[in-house]
Amino acid sequence: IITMDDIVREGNPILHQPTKEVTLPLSDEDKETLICMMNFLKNSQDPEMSKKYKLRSGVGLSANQIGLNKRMFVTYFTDDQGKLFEHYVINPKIISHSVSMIYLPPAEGCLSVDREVQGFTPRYERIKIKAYNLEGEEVILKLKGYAAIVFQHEYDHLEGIMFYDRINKENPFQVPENCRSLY
Ligand SMILES: O=C(O)C[C@@H](Cc1ccccc1)[C@H](O)SCc1ccccc1
Ligand code: NI
Repeated sequence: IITMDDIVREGNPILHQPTKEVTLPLSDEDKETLICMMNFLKNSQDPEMSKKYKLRSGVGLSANQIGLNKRMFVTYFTDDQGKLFEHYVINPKIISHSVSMIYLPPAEGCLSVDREVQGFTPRYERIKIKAYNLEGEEVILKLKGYAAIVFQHEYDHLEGIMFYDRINKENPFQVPENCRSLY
């Protein structure tokens, strides 16, 4: 199973460079990898498993976070409307987004970052993503609010961007005029 030992930490070049598109249809190996990544998220949110394997809770995981140069990530979380976002996201592309932006207070975190980074990470409030699922079918996802934040955090990983790269260097708690808190 995937444990924290398998999670690559910041500083490793694979986290700071763009990942390569995955060949479709998915090989059995890539499918198995994605299923293992999804099981990590589920285990990390399970009281027994997270305790047993000392897992940090995660709602998303990108392939380069486990050292694979592949343009794919998984998400597993429920939003405040109770909607489950269990998604295998392969070769994603953000095809449109709102002008309005939001940030997650007090700050984002990352399984690949073993330190607290203070400051706000501005994200688009709404995004439309085109991607492929485990079966190789094209899917269009329309996301807003917290779900949009999670998907942009993972999407950035595939681009080699960390959440702190987007924090204002001069004033970490300053955000653009069109950006407001999620809550
Ligand atoms: O490192 C990752 O990519 C997983 C992150 C994703 C994430 C971070 C900040 C904001 C949205 C998504 C982990 O899920 S961070 C830990 C966490 C756990 C539960 C809820 C929010 C963040
Ligand atoms: Ni992260």
